[in-house]
Amino acid sequence: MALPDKSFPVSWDQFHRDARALAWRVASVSKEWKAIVTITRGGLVPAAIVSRELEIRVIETVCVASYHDYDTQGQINVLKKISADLLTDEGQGVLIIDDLTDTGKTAELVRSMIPKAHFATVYAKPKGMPQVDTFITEVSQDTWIFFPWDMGFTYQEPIAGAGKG
Ligand SMILES: O=P(O)(O)OC[C@H]1O[C@H](OP(=O)(O)OP(=O)(O)O)[C@H](O)[C@@H]1O
Repeated sequence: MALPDKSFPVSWDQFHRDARALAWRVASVSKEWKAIVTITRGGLVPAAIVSRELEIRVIETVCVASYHDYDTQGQINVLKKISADLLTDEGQGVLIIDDLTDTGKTAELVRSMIPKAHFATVYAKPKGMPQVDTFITEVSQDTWIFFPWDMGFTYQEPIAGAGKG
């Protein structure tokens, strides 16, 4: 898979801080969220943090699998839909959580399922921004975000030696 030149590595500490900031932000929108719907898999970690902060105990998943390069979004398959219980009143009072909106295609699809829910992501790229109600940090479209759950400690070549045999 081709990766963009710019990278934005996020540590666990940074992610926790940003997800907590998202909790503060959505708490200012409403004090009475009925439930969280989290988009798997990237939404699971921020949903855990937001649910803890706001004491939301009803947590639902919408499970999607998509195949995409860094700047394009391919086909999205819905593996599990949202429970009918949460679709009454078109999802009014429900909070949707994801880690990132990138092209906005995932958000557009989930919004079509539950149109009155409030859509919140930790990070947002410009193409996806119109699809979300709340986000914390903007990241440029040509940047790849490295989330902490995808990372491991590896040796880093010294900058001076980069590219030498
Ligand atoms: O705005 P979009 O271009 O639709 O992209 C955003 C989606 O991409 C990521 O999920 P990913 O497809 O990497 O799946 P995963 O969370 O299961 O790893 C992220 O968690 C969003 O759900």
